[in-house]
Amino acid sequence: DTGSAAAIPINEVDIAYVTPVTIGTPPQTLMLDLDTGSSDLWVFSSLTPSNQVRGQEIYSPTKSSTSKLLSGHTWSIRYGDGSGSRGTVYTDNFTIGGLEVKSQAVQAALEVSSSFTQEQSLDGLVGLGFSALNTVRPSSQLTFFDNARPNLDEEVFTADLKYHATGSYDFGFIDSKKYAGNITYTAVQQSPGYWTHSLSGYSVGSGAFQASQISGISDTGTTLVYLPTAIVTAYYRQVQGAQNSQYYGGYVFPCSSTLPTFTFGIEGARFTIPASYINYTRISPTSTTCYGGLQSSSGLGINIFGDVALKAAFVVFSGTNPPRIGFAIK
Ligand SMILES: CC(C)(C)S(=O)(=O)N[C@@H](Cc1ccccc1)C(=O)N[C@@H](Cc1c[nH]c[nH+]1)C(=O)N[C@@H](CC1CCCCC1)C(O)(O)C(F)(F)C(=O)NCCN1CCOCC1
Repeated sequence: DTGSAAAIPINEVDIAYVTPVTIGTPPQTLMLDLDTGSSDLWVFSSLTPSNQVRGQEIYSPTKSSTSKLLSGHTWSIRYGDGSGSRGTVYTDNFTIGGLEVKSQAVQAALEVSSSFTQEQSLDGLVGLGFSALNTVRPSSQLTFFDNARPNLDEEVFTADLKYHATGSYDFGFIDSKKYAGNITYTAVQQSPGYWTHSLSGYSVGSGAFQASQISGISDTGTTLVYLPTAIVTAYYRQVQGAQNSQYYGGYVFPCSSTLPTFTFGIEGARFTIPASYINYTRISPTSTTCYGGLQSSSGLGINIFGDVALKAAFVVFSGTNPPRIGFAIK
């Protein structure tokens, strides 16, 4: 089997991307954020208190003839940005881009944090990290990818995220029309459950490439790129008027500044993030100060290759044994 679905930016600065999925019989369509940084598939539901739902589509298990309560099971998740949700668990038919998994664990929210309530374009998440990170107890559940894998033509899914445009996620095949040249693969360290791998180095603008193994996670659910402070300061040293603002919690600069590109290495291959991707957003609609798409990871304890980096490449998440991740120019 294979599947292919759109990755649609939810706002004009690509803060996140959502993908239409269908759940149950008859199919209920929700827009979910496919997130390689976590492994819970959870949705706004008919069980979510109405004062916590603001415009989101909800999954109603009672309206699905194929839903089954996974009795006695609960879940609770906290994300890096402090947001979180918790609830109960059903199994039901779940489809992304024509690829169906019967009896997928669908985690129905009984409570969501305020930032989820405020994000009306996001009806939930599809975790595509390794199933070891799943929070369902007493027995953890498999991700959509792990459930689909035995039926996939190829044990892969790919991410083709785009800058200010709709991209795609494919399951079970690698679409050669979506990239140029070769795919460069590198080893993935799957514990504790992220797609963890190393960059072979970086360069700023036209500067020399600095070879250095930088370990981090390729995370479609994180908007920006978070790298070691030394690299980030070297980058913003090239930006007139840049400063690391305590107030804004990161590097800001005059929106009129010229930004250099940022290049990262995967093994021997090189991928360049255009300056426009790193000029992430104005700090407020009328401000002339802008917030950078490249920020320091010092507060996180982990380096994150988020959407700002991933949208500069065609990315193959390979569930082979051992797992690996591939990058290609597009
Ligand atoms: C606007 C912004 C300043 C760039 S933002 O940082 O707020 N953007 C958010 C994403 C977002 C989208 C839409 C609306 C609001 C927020 C962002 O990038 N959040 C990251 C930031 C981060 C990571 N680390 C430190 N900070 C995050 O939590 N991403 C998680 C998914 C998000 C959660 C909020 C809703 C959108 C999806 C994540 O899953 O990618 C994760 F990997 F960062 C994460 O937290 N994974 C949870 C891992 N646990 C480990 C223990 O077992 C359970 C799973």
